[in-house]
Amino acid sequence: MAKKIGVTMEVGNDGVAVITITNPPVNSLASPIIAGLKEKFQDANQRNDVKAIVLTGNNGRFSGGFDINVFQQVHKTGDLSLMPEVSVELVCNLMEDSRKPVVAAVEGLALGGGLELAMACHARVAAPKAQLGLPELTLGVIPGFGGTQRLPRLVGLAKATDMILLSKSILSEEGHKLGLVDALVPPGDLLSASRKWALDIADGRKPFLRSLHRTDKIGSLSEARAILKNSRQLAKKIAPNMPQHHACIEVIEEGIVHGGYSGVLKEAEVFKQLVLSDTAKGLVHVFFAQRATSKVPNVTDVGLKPRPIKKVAIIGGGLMGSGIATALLLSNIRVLLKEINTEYLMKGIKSVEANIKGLVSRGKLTQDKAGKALSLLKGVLDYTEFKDVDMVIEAVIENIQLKQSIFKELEKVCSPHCILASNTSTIDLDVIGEKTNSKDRIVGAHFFSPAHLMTLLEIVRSKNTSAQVILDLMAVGKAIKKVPVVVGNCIGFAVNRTFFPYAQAAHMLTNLGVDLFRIDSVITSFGLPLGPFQLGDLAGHGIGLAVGPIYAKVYGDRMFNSPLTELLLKSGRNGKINGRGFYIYEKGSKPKPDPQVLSIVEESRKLTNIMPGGKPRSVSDKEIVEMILFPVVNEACRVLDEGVVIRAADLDIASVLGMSFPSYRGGIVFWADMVGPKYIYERLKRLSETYGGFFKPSRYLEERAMKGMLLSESQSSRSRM
Ligand SMILES: C[C@H](O)CC(=O)SCCNC(=O)CCNC(=O)[C@H](O)C(C)(C)COP(=O)(O)OP(=O)(O)OC[C@H]1O[C@@H](n2cnc3c(N)ncnc32)[C@H](O)[C@@H]1OP(=O)(O)O
Ligand SMILES: NC(=O)c1ccc[n+]([C@@H]2O[C@H](COP(=O)([O-])OP(=O)(O)OC[C@H]3O[C@@H](n4cnc5c(N)ncnc54)[C@H](O)[C@@H]3O)[C@@H](O)[C@H]2O)c1
Repeated sequence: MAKKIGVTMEVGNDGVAVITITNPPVNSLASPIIAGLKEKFQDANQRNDVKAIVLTGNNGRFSGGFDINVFQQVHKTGDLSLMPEVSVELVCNLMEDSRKPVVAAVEGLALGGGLELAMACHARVAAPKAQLGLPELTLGVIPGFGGTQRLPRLVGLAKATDMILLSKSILSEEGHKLGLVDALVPPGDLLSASRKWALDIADGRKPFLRSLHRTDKIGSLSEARAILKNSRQLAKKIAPNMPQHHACIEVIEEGIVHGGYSGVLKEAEVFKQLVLSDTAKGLVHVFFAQRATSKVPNVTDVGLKPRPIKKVAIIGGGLMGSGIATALLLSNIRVLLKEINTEYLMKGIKSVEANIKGLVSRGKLTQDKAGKALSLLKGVLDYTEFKDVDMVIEAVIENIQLKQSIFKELEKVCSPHCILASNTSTIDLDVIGEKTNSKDRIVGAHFFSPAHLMTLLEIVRSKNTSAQVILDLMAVGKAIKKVPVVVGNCIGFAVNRTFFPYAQAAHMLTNLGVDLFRIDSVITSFGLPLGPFQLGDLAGHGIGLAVGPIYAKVYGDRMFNSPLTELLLKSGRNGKINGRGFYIYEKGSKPKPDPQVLSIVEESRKLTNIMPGGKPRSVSDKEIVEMILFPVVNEACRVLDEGVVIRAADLDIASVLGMSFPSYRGGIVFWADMVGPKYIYERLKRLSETYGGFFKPSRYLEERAMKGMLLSESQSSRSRM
């Protein structure tokens, strides 16, 4: 059934016209809504029986802002004329400059263009807990309906720049204290209070305030310049590779120096330039890609309902088990934590406590909530209490026989409906469940470390996992504030498999004579938070060495055998875990490159002997990025080809949330499509002619390059799900 969308106007006997936006689920400002608003405001302004106007949104939500689908259409077509004229025509002329007072009745949320419409009204009445903010910068643009000008005039410049640059929303309670909200009333009184406020303005009992004309909260020019100087420093720190933060500050400054209307005009001009930027393309893609992950064919579209998961048992209280337990407890799920002996159990419980205390000390959790979460944790040493758990998550060491025996045991001790999940990072789920008759309820719940902070949850589905079990785990994932991405079963699953060439390529480059610290610095300038060597230190080189053979067994034709990890471990450098890897780690200070590691690198270079003519290879920064990330793209192509992910966008989200690939580049596949499959293919082909199979272009990449297709277009039918 098509959803009912539109703008309605009802004029009451009191002479108040109530204009209501209806566009479920968030009342986004799609083109027909904007056209409807223009028509109704024109009508209300002209009608003699209308004294005042109230603007509101249907179904408890004011508006989630401009329709982001339009950005996507503009990106696809390059046609800017798809963007309706709103800022001057509707917001300034028809609303703010209307001779009849307009009051916004805000409930639920007023975000982006939604808040901008509310700020153009002459007063705002809100229900409690309404979310107010201008998150446009997260989409690569700036507020475009006058928000850069009106928010500073309503809440002050320092607070406004903070809210806009950090895309931080506030609740209506705070908005009330700041002056953004004029009155806070219970939801049931919202419309009557707003009508009354509008009539009070019309009859001169309350002031007729036009936000854009206000100057009382801006301060002097020198004060404003000092705030904007700080904002520029903040922008440099938080968004070094993005244009919208600096552009937004310029636009705000224009309004401060030359007046609000001049600021509105500049805002519209800059907004249009930014809509077409690569950053906006990447971020808008990520917005929709993240939401698409909750649509899983044959799971979320077949009428199944998730079963309630109230009690979960975790086996293994090490690094991952304690992190997963923390995440569950914080969402009010009871946890049984099982370990092998009292010493390890106490260690596991202490880790959970430390995770929770860490959140309290960083102000992310109240003491009360911390106490409540910890009261839901129980440590055990056997399976006696497993009979009534809804789900088990196994997180013991990476050992096939151990995991197989645990799952065999679980089948006996748990109820037949209990979900049996494993947090394995490399072992085939079919192998883990081999000795059981419960293959339909065995599933991978691959969390990323630290599990209570990283948002990605790879849900690994074997050929036998039932749709109900996938749906249940997706629901748990969402309940504990993760982004679940359903992937197929293969060594490394989607993220680790796609990125296994990342460290390998870095090792190859180093063995070719390129300075390893330069490689890390080039990759961080590209936008990843850690370069491959620092990431290796963080994960631990012991793990690197242990998983190497597992990957070699299946992907051996495209591995670069570097002796560097082994040499590093031999010299007692395990990584961050023991304070020494490629970098030195000291408490309270940033990791420092360790020059002593260079002699180990020399030893490795002698063993591999791949430097052309024995001399270090000279490479540009661009070549470093390409030699490290193009092999990753190549593996992403194989992941797409084998149907390990449902859609290419899932791999984008997985790379952004699991590997911190820069979201403003849209994820690994989106970025590759922007660079161009043909270019990547040709570069890899040339590299493989010089350096061999590691760079050999995959069949999928070659096919798409030859046909001029994007990598994200039509996937293979060889689905693993
Ligand atoms: C000119 C202006 O200055 C420019 C702008 O206004 S740009 C837009 C600014 N607004 C935003 O960035 C808000 C974006 N939306 C959100 O943050 C969240 O969706 C929300 C907080 C509003 C609601 O969250 P939640 O209840 O969890 O629902 P969520 O799953 O995110 O969204 C529900 C649906 O609404 C869609 N939606 C949300 N906001 C939308 C928007 N502004 N435009 C189009 N669709 C939107 C989502 O895509 C999703 O669609 P789907 O069901 O088909 O996947
Ligand atoms: N470390 C990571 O970054 C990471 C990321 C994702 C997934 N994983 C996977 O998570 C799993 C656990 O990894 P980890 O890093 O937490 O390991 P870890 O060594 O820190 O913890 C494993 C814990 O399991 C306990 N254990 C072993 N046998 C047990 C049994 N029979 N019953 C109860 N407890 C038992 C051990 O005492 C130990 O405390 C592995 O499968 C690993 O591949 C690890």
